[in-house]
Amino acid sequence: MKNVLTIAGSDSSGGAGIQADLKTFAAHGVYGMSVITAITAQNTQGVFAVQDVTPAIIAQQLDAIFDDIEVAAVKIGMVSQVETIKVIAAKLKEYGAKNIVVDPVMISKSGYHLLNPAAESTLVAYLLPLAAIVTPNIPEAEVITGQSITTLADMETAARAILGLGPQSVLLKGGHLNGDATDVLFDGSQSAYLPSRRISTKNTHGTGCTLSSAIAANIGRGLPVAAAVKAAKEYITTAIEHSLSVGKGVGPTHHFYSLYKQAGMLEE
Ligand SMILES: Nc1ncnc2c1ncn2[C@@H]1O[C@H](COP(=O)(O)OP(=O)(O)O)[C@@H](O)[C@H]1O
Ligand SMILES: Cc1ncc(COP(=O)(O)OP(=O)(O)O)c(N)n1
Repeated sequence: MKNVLTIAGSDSSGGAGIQADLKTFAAHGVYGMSVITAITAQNTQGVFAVQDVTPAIIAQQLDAIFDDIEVAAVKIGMVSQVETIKVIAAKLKEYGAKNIVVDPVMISKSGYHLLNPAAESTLVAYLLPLAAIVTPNIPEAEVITGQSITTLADMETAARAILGLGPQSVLLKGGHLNGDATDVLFDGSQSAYLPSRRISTKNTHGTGCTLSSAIAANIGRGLPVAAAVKAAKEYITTAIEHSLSVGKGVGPTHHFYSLYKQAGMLEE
C-alpha cells in the first residue's frame, strides 16, 4: 500500500477537510496520514469558529511523518495563515516531498474565510511552485489571476496564467459555473476538458477536498497526472450523484458508494 499525506484543516461535520481526505484515501486503497493545520467548528450549515494549530506543532507533525514514513503523495488543503504556509513549504522542501497536490482553499461554500486574505499571496508564492498540480475553483482562480472567469474560454486563459506561477499542471474546477460541471486541465503544453453533467443536488459539501485528495491518491498509486485527474473526476461525480442528506444544510458526498455497492451493502 502507498502512503499518502493530507495537510489540511479538520471539519467537525466530516464532509470536507481532513475527514473527507482520509475517507477518500481509504476508498482508493492508499494508507492515509494527516497533518492538521486548523480545527474548525463546522457543520452542513456553516463554519462557526476556527482554531489555528501553531506553526511549531505543524512542523512537528511533518517531522514525525517524514522522519519515519515513505510518503508517495501529499495533498495540501486549508492552510489559514502566512506562517502556516511558510512552515509547510519549508518542511516539504527539506524532506524533498514529491507528488504535491495543492488545493488552494480560500472561502467555504458557506462564505467563511478559511484562508486569511492577507495570506493569499503567500500561498501563491510558496506553495504553487511546489505543486505537481494545483486545483483552484473559479473564485480561487479569480483571486489568483485577478481575472473574471465566466466561460470555458476564460477558464482556459486563467489555467494558463496560473501555470505561469510555478505548478506543473493546473486543474481549474467548473463547479461554480452554470451548465455542465466541466473542469479544465492544463499541463503547459495541452489543455483538456473534463466534462460531467451537472447533478441536481444541494449536497456538495467538500467536493473540492474530495477531488484533490482523490487526485493525490491516484498519483501516489503511480498514475500519471492526466490519468489521475480523469479517474478522480469520475470518483467525485459518483460521490456527488449519491451524496448524503446528512444535516439540515449542504450535505456531504458519498465517499464509499462504489465500494458499498460492490459489497452489497446498499439498500435498493
Ligand atoms: N452539481 C455538480 N454536479 C456535478 N459535478 C459537480 C457539481 N458541483 C461540483 N462538481 C464538480 O466537483 C468538483 C469540485 O468542484 P467545485 O465544487 O467547483 O470545488 P470547490 O468545492 O473547491 O468549490 C469539480 O470536478 C466540479 O466539476
Ligand atoms: C476544514 C475545511 N477545509 C476545506 C473546506 C472547503 O472545502 P471544499 O471542498 O472547498 O468544500 P466547501 O466548503 O466548498 O463545501 C472546508 N469547508 N473545511
